Amino acid sequence: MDSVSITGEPAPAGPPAAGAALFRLEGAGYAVGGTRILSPLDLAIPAGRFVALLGHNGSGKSTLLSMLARQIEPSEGEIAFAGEPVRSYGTRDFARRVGWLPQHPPEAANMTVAEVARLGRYPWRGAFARHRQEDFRAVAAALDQVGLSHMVERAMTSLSGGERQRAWLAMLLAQEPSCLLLDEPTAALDLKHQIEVLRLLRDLGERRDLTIVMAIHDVGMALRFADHLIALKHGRPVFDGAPEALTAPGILSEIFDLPIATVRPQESGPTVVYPL
Ligand SMILES: Nc1ncnc2c1ncn2[C@@H]1O[C@H](COP(=O)(O)OP(=O)(O)OP(=O)(O)O)[C@@H](O)[C@H]1O
Repeated sequence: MDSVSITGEPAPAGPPAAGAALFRLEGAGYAVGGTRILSPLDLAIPAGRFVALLGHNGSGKSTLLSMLARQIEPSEGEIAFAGEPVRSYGTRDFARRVGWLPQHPPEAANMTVAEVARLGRYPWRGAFARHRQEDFRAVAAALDQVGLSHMVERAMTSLSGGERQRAWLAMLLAQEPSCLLLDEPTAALDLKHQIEVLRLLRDLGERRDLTIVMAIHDVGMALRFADHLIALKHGRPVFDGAPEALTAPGILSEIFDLPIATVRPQESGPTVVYPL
């Protein structure tokens, strides 16, 4: 007999082995109102990796993430998650596996930091069920990990942009999915918090075997923290590979239409990326 999840839907196969495709796009593209935004893509997102999505403004990063998160449907082609079409998953089942943080999360007026973090437990508990001990534990751990434990009762509207972004990250961590789709999660953060959040994501990824796909503009940070990079240009993939390969002469210049050089001041230190 086929296994059935507690939502009553057929339970899809378990997560693929590290490095195998977690998401697989086959000719998946997106167009709206006659405007082509993503060309039909054949792309694999490797399981268990920290993937940075690079590209200039308007290259299609958010559109790709939205398709992976099932916020929009591809206009053509297929997307599979763990070997099954993404649309075959029930809403709660998918949310337990995949967490999505959009570029501009809602304002969450009238909500406190703790209430936002607790939203992450809905896929597990439903919106109205009483929270169990594991829910409180997951929410408290998430708030601690993003450094907001001291302001749990603060209204979201009273927070700075970076604090708000970290509250939404706490929601996602409390959700405990096996894959995080993050659209510029460090955009509003100061340098210290950028490093802290990226370290946290990398450590969580390693400890919990998470797959993380993150759109990011800072190429230096992507090279430092991600272990797989995908770059888009005008809605097409122009790079898909390891960080070392991205620094080969000419590649970054081609992606960003700008002469760019990289240098590594210390052998084991981060790579510095600079326009010429
Ligand atoms: N609904 C829509 N209607 C028309 N154009 C759209 C729509 N959604 C996205 N676009 C266009 O598609 C292109 C890709 O947008 P997308 O937000 O995916 O880019 P991005 O790489 O995430 O950009 P950024 O780095 O600026 O966030 C942009 O030119 C955008 O204006």
